[in-house]
Amino acid sequence: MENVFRLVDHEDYFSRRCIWVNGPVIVGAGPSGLATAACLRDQGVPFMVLERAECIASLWQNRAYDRLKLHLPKQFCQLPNLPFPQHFPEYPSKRQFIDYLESYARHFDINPRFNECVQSARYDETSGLWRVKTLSATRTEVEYICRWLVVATGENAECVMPDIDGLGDFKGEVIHASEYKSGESFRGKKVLVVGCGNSGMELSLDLSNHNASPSMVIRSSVHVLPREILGRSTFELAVMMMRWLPLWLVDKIILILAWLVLGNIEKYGLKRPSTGPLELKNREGKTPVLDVGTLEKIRSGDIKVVPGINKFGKNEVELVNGERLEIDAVVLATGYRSNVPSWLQENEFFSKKNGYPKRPFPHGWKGQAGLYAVGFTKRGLSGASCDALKIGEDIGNVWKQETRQKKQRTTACHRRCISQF
Ligand SMILES: Cc1cc2nc3c(=O)[nH]c(=O)nc-3n(C[C@H](O)[C@H](O)[C@H](O)COP(=O)(O)OP(=O)(O)OC[C@H]3O[C@@H](n4cnc5c(N)ncnc54)[C@H](O)[C@@H]3O)c2cc1C
Ligand SMILES: NC(=O)C1=CN([C@@H]2O[C@H](COP(=O)(O)OP(=O)(O)OC[C@H]3O[C@@H](n4cnc5c(N)ncnc54)[C@H](OP(=O)(O)O)[C@@H]3O)[C@@H](O)[C@H]2O)C=CC1
Ligand SMILES: O=C(O)C(=O)Cc1c[nH]c2ccccc12
Repeated sequence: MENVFRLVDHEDYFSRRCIWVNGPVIVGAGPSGLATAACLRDQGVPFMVLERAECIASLWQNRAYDRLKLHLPKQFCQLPNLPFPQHFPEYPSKRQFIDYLESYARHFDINPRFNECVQSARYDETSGLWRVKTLSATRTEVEYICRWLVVATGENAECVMPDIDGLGDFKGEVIHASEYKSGESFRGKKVLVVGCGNSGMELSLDLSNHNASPSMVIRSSVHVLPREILGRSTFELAVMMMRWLPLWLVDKIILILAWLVLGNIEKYGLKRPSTGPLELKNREGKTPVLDVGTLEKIRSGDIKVVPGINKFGKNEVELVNGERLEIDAVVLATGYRSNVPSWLQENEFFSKKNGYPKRPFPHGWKGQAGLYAVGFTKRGLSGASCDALKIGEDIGNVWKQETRQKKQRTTACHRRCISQF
């Protein structure tokens, strides 16, 4: 049965569809939204998921390159209450991860409303309810009314497009990393990859594998770590050490091990930040690069490392060191940002500046008046699972308590009715 009642909104001059949702509204059907929905299902709480795209996990299905694999071992990436299939490799591919998410949604009977982009959400003090307005692909406006609002739009909701001098005059193709699928269409081309996070590094590798000539811009500094050390995942080693040792010490050990495996990488233009990799991830959300082959290509000269950009010309780029490079295309691997400030009308819980909850992990999952956030932990999928479990339990407790009270009231009422006969 559908979890809605239709109402007519009398506030406006025209009649707009207005839907009462019995249970929470979850905005976003990525891994975070799905995980929360599954945890609510587990607690017997009905919900509704609103998704702007036409499918679940749109970041993975529509905005990720072909060669993408999970970077962390599978045990850190599975969502609550349904493990990855046994036959999945240590680092599942994009396809496998999407298949898993599709089966996850089926298993927990999660059926999002697709093509519904949330335009605004505000808490109505008078009624004590959230009013969530969406615009569909057919430009129909709908207002959802609910007691709980779960924000699951993610850390990667919008692309960061840098405003670099002359970029508008550049005559070649300019795309963001989220639009890049494969190096096939860049064969033989000189491509400038702007940015050296995990995206920039892997796209440069993919371009090189397709016989393009990538130059990768490193304007500041970056931590590159081997994905594995002596056959063990670096991330797993770090997690294990963090149980016993302080973060700064784990960082020191990881950096020594990285140096033993990778050698001195500064001579290739890969300057390390002064803050350690895990502390930097914790403090600023900057993810260390887990190397999957790019370093070797940098060492061999197949991938060129260049400093920051001064400006673009029609078919060239001028770097901060004055060097000019002739280029055919630009891939902006310049990262992503949250879009929460553009639609959530609220100042207490979410920061207007960066669109993340103001309180860092593990305190950033619950706000006031039935507001929740999932997947803004700067800790990838495992952080999202952590939030989802807490939200499920929190709403589940209130739901069960109220259902019990309602049942008691109904039973009492029945008894009174019966005793009157
Ligand atoms: C290329 C890439 C690879 C990654 N690999 C890993 C990895 O291996 N391991 C790991 O732990 N983490 C990884 N991450 C981190 C990543 O953040 C998570 O994997 C994961 O996708 C986050 O899930 P999410 O649901 O929070 O966000 P998303 O997957 O971005 O999902 C959010 C959803 O909300 C929808 N949405 C946004 N705004 C609105 C709106 N206004 N109205 C309605 N719907 C809206 C979006 O369309 C989207 O479907 C990776 C990130 C990227 C970019
Ligand atoms: N397989 C996997 O698991 C993968 C995971 N990911 C994850 O997705 C998330 C996003 O990664 P990613 O897309 O790499 O984004 P990041 O935010 O990690 O990196 C953005 C990069 O762009 C640079 N940059 C931004 N603006 C400019 C500019 N104007 N000029 C030059 N450089 C610029 C930044 O430099 P600076 O540091 O100086 O600001 C930084 O190097 C991360 O969490 C990452 O780990 C991504 C790809 C693969
Ligand atoms: O958040 C990401 O983008 C990831 O790729 C996963 C991730 C979470 N925490 C980390 C710490 C070190 C390296 C990768 C990750």
